[in-house]
Amino acid sequence: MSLVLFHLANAIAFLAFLFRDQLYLRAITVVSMVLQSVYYFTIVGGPLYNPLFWKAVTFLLNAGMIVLLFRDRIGYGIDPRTRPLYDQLEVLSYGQFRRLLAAGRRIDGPAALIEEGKRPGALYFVLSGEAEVRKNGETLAVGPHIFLGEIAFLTGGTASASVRLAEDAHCLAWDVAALRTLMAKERAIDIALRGLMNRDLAAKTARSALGPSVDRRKAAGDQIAV
Ligand SMILES: Nc1ncnc2c1ncn2[C@@H]1O[C@@H]2COP(=O)(O)O[C@H]2[C@H]1O
Repeated sequence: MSLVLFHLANAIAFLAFLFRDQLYLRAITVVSMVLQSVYYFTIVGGPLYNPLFWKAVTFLLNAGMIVLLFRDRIGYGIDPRTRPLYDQLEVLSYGQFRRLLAAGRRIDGPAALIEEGKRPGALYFVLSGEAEVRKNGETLAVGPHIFLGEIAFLTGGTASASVRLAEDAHCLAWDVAALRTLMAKERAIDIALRGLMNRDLAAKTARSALGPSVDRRKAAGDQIAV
């Protein structure tokens, strides 16, 4: 009977390695450690304290990691105001997200954020309320939960519009140089931010109006590139 327990517990530990999901891998390892502990505790001539010690250490380590993984997945402890950014970034752990927040600062509206034609000093994410994007004499209300200044951030160029944070609106701001340093140091933050900026840009492009139609440009005598 004890030999069956020994093989069963080790087979379960072996099975754990088949899972890519850390949560499953660690949960199954915990089960295996419990069964292996029972085996070394009840073995004839036992308990065998040396293997029991290492089973207990492995159990505790994995149980602790399960708690951390769970906290990451449910986003426990995250300020509800920054929660939309955490949810949209998707792949960042709680710790990575906290480091990203620590690199930024909060700005309360009304505030002028970006000036068209100039290189923005910061990248912004609207947490609540709206921002006014002004371009070609037209004003567009945008937000919340979008980036501002991401075009200049990605291209390294100048701002395509002027942006003002509306009254009672709030945003996060990251100094461009500091954020680039953080992204170079933390690959996960780099990937998560770039992914979200691309999604944001795609949504803005899909919503934006088209320019003059081909027929109107032809009528105006414009050259149409083919
Ligand atoms: N049509 C638009 N819709 C939403 N946001 C815009 C639009 N045009 C410009 N912006 C924002 O205004 C910002 C101005 O600086 P950027 O060009 O870096 O990035 C721009 C976008 O974040």
